[in-house]
Amino acid sequence: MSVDREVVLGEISEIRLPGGETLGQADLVRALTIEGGHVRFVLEVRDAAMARELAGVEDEARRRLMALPAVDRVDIVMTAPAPRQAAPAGGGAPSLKIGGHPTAQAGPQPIPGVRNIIAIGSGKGGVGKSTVTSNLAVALARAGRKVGLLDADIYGPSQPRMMGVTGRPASPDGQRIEPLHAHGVTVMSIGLMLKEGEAVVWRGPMLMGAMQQLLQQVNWGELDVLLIDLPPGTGDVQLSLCQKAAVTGALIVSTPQDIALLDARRAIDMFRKLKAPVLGLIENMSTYVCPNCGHEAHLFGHGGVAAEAKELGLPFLGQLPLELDVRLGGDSGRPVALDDGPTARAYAQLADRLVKGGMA
Ligand SMILES: Nc1ncnc2c1ncn2[C@@H]1O[C@H](COP(=O)(O)OP(=O)(O)OP(=O)(O)O)[C@@H](O)[C@H]1O
Repeated sequence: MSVDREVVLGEISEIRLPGGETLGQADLVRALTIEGGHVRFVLEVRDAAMARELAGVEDEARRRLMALPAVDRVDIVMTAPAPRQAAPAGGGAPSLKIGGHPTAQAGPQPIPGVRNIIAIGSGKGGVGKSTVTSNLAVALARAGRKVGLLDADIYGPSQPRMMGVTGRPASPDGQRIEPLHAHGVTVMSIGLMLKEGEAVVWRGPMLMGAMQQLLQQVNWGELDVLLIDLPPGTGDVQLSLCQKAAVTGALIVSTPQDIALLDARRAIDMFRKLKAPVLGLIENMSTYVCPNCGHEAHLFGHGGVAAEAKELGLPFLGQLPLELDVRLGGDSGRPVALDDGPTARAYAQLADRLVKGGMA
């Protein structure tokens, strides 16, 4: 049995905001939907500061609704429109309203000129998803492919650092965004479009709007493949991407540890539900080879991801070693896949598999 819309509104409209008004008087509730016991709505606030002030209100609304017998889940999305950036005289920084609400779109769309879109996900943070994305992009570019890299890791965009790009991308006409270029790869990061801390209140519709703009308003040009570095986990960015773009498939990065694998399983499940085929699993931080004595150690276990791939009937695409140079390369903006060591060779093999499989 579904809870009544009026009951939901009645339950929350009397909650007091810090300024003294009630939630009902302030008229902040948007897009209320009720499906069975699942209540969802948007709280549209003025700006990030107001969103922070209303965190208690959000909690109180959730608490009150969860206390209703027919309600078993409450999702509240707090959004605040990002201020429009004024373009400096003579053009320059984009005046796009990154983080605005999405525009209507009929299902996932291809990106003109882009042949394949590959999402790179992980269940857990810190498993090396961004590192794998930047190195794979470079390895594919070295293999002669036209490669784009979109850093959609809104909570910790690291591609500017890892690829060594800085500066705000230009938008001469205020409409299209010109991406940056590094190591033969066309790069765009959500981090290059934000002021520090701006993304903290983004959820739901605003993330959807930001993703739509990054996919459709960036001049990606002709690409064999666009790699998309996702935030860890299973959230709104993944959902937005799969709803907005015709994703070729997803690669899942995991360490061999069980805990990472457990989380990776959740990510795999999510992509399946979003109808994005999982193209394969990659094991990062597999083997550590001591640079002094050549001894191989498996700090995070070994072979777990290959076994998991087998069990799930998914391709296992390769193992990437744990190596100090990988981190140093990531920190200095020069991915190690540009060199010729064992890790670069592992990335070249991974790139080769994707090219031969028609995915890149
Ligand atoms: N194979 C590796 N060898 C050595 N260091 C690595 C390796 N892979 C990743 N790292 C290091 O581990 C840290 C985390 O990597 P990275 O930022 O790529 O992870 P992530 O999964 O994208 O994390 P986040 O959750 O922040 O998105 C970085 O300092 C990176 O340089």
